[in-house]
Amino acid sequence: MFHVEQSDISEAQIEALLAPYLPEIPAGLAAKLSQYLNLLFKWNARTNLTAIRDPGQIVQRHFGESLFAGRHVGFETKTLLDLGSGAGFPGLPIALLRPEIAVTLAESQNKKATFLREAVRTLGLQNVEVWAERAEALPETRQFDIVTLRAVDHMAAAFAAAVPRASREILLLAGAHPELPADFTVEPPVLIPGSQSSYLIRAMKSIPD
Ligand SMILES: C[S@@+](CC[C@H](N)C(=O)[O-])C[C@H]1O[C@@H](n2cnc3c(N)ncnc32)[C@H](O)[C@@H]1O
Repeated sequence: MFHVEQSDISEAQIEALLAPYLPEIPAGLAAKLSQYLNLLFKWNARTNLTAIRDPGQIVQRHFGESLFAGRHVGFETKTLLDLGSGAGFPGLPIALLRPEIAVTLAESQNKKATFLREAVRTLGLQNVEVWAERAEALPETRQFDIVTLRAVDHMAAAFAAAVPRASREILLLAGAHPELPADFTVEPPVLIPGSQSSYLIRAMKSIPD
């Protein structure tokens, strides 16, 4: 565990902390995550983006869990909606890991959406769109291969909002999954590294013949 007060955590430390979540870190990813961490620290000083203050914990809990989810995103995935993205988890680390995926971050709180836009600009991400309203307000025609959900309040309501948007899968980071519509099946949950009770849960939509 690193006990530092600033975000002056090295890229080598970031890589070491991420090893349980993503054993092979692509070149350049730690540098981008370091930029992201610095921005989170700067903004967290004046607005509450994350309750976690320790940089090592941010790397493990926020970046690590998001990248662990990213490892389970299928290679055929072209579009992904992160519903209730907050400070960008898991959508932004997934967008850094998989730049070929068009990622939409839906976040209805204005200050968090403003942070997300700034993060996208700072990180030079061309593949990310910020939707600064409720996900339910997206045009009805907008569908995504995968919808991710993590730590969203009122999970059942968020899940209900995710269902009509997901053309292939809903990927949850949670303790359990809400009741599923009949056309979804759940793969065996995978315990998230370092957690006793949080799982990565993939709810797959049946594709009609
Ligand atoms: C507790 S935060 C968690 C954020 C992030 N997913 C994480 O894991 O750190 C939940 C966020 O979801 C947002 N939210 C909840 N329901 C939403 C919806 N239907 N559309 C857009 N944003 C939503 C809230 O504004 C809040 O910022």
